[in-house]
Amino acid sequence: MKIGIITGASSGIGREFARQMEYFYQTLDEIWVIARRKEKLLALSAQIRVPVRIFNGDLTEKEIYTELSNLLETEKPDIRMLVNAAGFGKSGNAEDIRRKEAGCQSRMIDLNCRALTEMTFVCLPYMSAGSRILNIASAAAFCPQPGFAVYAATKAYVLSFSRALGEEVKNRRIYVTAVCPGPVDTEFFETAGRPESFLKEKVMAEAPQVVRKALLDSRARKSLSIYGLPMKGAQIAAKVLPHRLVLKLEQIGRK
Ligand SMILES: NC(=O)c1ccc[n+]([C@@H]2O[C@H](COP(=O)([O-])OP(=O)(O)OC[C@H]3O[C@@H](n4cnc5c(N)ncnc54)[C@H](OP(=O)(O)O)[C@@H]3O)[C@@H](O)[C@H]2O)c1
Ligand SMILES: C[C@H](O)[C@H](N)C(=O)O
Repeated sequence: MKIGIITGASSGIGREFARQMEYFYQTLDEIWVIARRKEKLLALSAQIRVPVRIFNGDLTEKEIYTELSNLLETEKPDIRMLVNAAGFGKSGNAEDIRRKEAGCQSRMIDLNCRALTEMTFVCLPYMSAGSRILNIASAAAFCPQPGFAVYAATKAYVLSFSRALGEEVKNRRIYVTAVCPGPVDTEFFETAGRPESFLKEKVMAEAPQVVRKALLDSRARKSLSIYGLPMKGAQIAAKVLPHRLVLKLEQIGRK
């Protein structure tokens, strides 16, 4: 059985991957989707031609990994594509966030980093030559971001982990792509709060375009997928400019 697995499929970027995946992989037997909101996953499954298997759970708790591991062990599917899209952010000074919402940033590290890593290791034994992993990092991974400090650090982890893992599994012909979008118009900002920088509002992208590019980049075996000129520019700037200067510019851009 050939399958695709998507975390964070109940909304935004993950849901869009679920919608587009069947057109990229015409031979998939099932798509397995993971998130906490079961009703959203059920609604999604009604929109997709390929049978969808729903895993309704919290990726920061261990039960979901036990359920998934047991099923993988029993059914031994060929995982053609894993998309790690579950994640969240929170805008504001890190200390203020901690004061107002104790535990929020630890949960963010847990979901954005630990859960993504665990999912990857749970799935890798069931991946074979030609399989793909897409880890949703962010343009926030390119350099530190005051006002998004913990979030940007989690995404720097995702980017670094994905690129190193990509080298490690290349000899098995498994291809890892770190997807690094700038701001995308999804429910993300309901949790994170609107972006502090007006520039981010100006370059807001739409999920279908970001996901289409990510799937094409994955097909082309690219280790990095960056949607749109502004974010490509941001990546180059973060590479060539001293981070001290980038940090100053970011502070000026904050409202
Ligand atoms: N939107 C942006 O501007 C943007 C830009 C760059 C990168 N990203 C990254 O893209 C990814 C997807 O974000 P999005 O924009 O699509 O946001 P979104 O619409 O809020 O989607 C987040 C997804 O993560 C799931 N999720 C959250 N906490 C979870 C948990 N504890 N366990 C299991 N699932 C959980 C949510 O499902 P439930 O609530 O149903 O559990 C939802 O499906 C994230 O990693 C985000 O950091 C977003
Ligand atoms: C939220 C998202 O990750 C985006 N790259 C940003 O910096 O706003």
